[in-house]
Amino acid sequence: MRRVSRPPLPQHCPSPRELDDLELLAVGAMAPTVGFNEPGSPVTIALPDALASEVEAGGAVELVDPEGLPLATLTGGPAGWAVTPLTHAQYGPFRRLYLAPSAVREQYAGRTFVTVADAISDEQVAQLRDVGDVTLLALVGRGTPALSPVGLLRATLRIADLVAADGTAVDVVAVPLATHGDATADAALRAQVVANYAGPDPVLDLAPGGTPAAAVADVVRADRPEPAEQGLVIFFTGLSGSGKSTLAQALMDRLLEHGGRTLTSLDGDVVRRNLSAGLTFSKQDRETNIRRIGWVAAEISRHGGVAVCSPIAPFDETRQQVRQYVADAGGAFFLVHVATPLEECERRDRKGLYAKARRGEIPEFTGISSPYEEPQDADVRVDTTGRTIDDALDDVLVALRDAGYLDLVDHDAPAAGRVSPPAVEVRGAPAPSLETTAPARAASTGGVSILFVCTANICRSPYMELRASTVLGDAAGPIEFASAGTHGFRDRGVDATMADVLSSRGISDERIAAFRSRRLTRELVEAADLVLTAETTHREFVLEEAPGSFRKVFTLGQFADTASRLDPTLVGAELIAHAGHRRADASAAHEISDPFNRGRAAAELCADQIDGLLKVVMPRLAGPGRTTP
Ligand SMILES: Nc1ncnc2c1ncn2[C@@H]1O[C@H](COP(=O)(O)OS(=O)(=O)O)[C@@H](OP(=O)(O)O)[C@H]1O
Ligand SMILES: Nc1ncnc2c1ncn2[C@@H]1O[C@H](COP(=O)(O)OP(=O)(O)O)[C@@H](O)[C@H]1O
Repeated sequence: MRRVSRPPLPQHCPSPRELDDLELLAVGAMAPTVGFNEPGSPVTIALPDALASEVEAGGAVELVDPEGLPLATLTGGPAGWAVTPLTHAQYGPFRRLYLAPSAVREQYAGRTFVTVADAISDEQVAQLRDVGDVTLLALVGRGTPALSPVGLLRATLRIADLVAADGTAVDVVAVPLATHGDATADAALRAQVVANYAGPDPVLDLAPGGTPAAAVADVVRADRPEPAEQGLVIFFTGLSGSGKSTLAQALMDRLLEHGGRTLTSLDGDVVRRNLSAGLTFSKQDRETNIRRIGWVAAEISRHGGVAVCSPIAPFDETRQQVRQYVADAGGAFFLVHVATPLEECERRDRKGLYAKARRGEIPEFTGISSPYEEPQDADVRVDTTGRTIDDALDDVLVALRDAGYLDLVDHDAPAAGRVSPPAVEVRGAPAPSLETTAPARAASTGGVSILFVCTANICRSPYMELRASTVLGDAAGPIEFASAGTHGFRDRGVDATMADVLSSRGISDERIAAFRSRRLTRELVEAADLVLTAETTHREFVLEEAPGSFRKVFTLGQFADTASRLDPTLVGAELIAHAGHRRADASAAHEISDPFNRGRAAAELCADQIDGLLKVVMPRLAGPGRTTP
């Protein structure tokens, strides 16, 4: 008799944050929360549409770690998605410290429990010495600790040794408690998780920290290297013949002359002869090629090295992936857009490739028969047309220095090469005011109402709402702006860090103070002419609430992309109507990720990203009405 084998369950690898949540759910550390997506809980998981429907329809999905090891099955139910653990992660640094709450309660009964999310200071050490037997719960989940998870554990173990030296029992437990973008909900979750570990025993909060204790200074320093010691990926992108290899080579020479750093060159042509040998120039193979370069470069940065990459890298989404690889490896990513125009590259035609491409002898040639997506996130933009190599290189060196990474600027060089103002835009220099770029709004244009959406409506969407109205100044006229959150609490003010950023960008303190968060409702979606979300997941959420509204719901980046592809004379309501039928893909590059709890720099970056997109979108929404060409 033939055995009927059950088809394997569909698999899904959760995001790092979701994996942290899964680990806590699996050991009962979040009780009474026991599954994902329980009503009102910040502990959510986003599945691709097909898998989500599978779960909703009573099926199951297998959650796997990045290596493909099945961790748990996920099944649907009325009160959230239940998690059935299959196995626990077995390796990773300090795995032995990741204990289940039940084991902790048993092993450390009678102790005082103290949570730690940053390097402990000398004052806090003194406080710990007065407590008696203590168990330190190191909160190492995504977004929570001020150090890397390993750095926090290493530092906390050092402190445990220090305090334990005089006879007290001090132990460390790793708790992968992540943040979810809503301070209030996260505080409640934290209390819940800590209570599960502590059981009936007392929980003590340390006094706010100061400078890390001398005993952990080296751990902290290694964990947060000075920019001059941090791994660095310098990534040149641009058309063939734009000057990427030439500038990258000149930069390598400078770095070699300067000394002190380990260097690796990942030139486009060279990589294609070895690491990527055999790949074609199809979109898919180019993406593979760039991801390989990015992966290697990220590893180099992990070890504090400098990688200089110079492929064409025509797709924004792939460049963003590389940026993410590098960030995950703890490196810095510096993007140089070699923005020499096509005409000049074609005029140079150093390898005779453009002529061949024009004759149709090379298919899918970048700039001719295959697209090049201009980066909007370059740290420096250099057009090499009519300039010497040294002069063009100087722009890169100045930008690298100003960003705090490397000072290779030749201070003795004669100023001759620098008489003309460099054709360069440096990110971090004061952004051109949004207000000045908007065309005057014609009084005849009908007003539209725009709803911005993010998760908790305290960070990104309030920024969009408050900032959008200033983009056009008085010209905003009848455009109405509102915002809401898919999750999170009602009636909160703007997140403090984002409020500072808003204030520094000219939004009045009264307007910021007047803002109150609210939950997204179907009515809000229906009342809006256009709904712009921070991320794709928000767009999906809105569509679940109001499926009929799909033609007017975009991520902000997707709408900017769509608008710039449509006839520039289409504006206002007409633009929205056309965009609904001709939407661009929501590319990963356009996701505006959550800066919540990630500090000022992350909030500024997020604000820059939003400003860049609003600058594209708002003038088009306000536009002077359809002008006949
Ligand atoms: N179809 C097509 N399109 C673009 N370029 C082509 C193509 N076929 C061959 N070449 C040569 O390959 C070099 C680009 O390779 P890259 O690896 O940098 O390209 S990509 O990033 O994967 O898109 C590029 O080198 P550079 O001139 O140094 O950029 C070209 O010489
Ligand atoms: N200011 C400049 N910077 C870089 N390259 C320049 C400059 N002016 C002229 N060139 C020439 O442009 C060509 C650029 O080729 P290359 O560096 O191989 O480009 P890519 O790697 O982008 O294909 C070279 O022949 C180089 O000498």
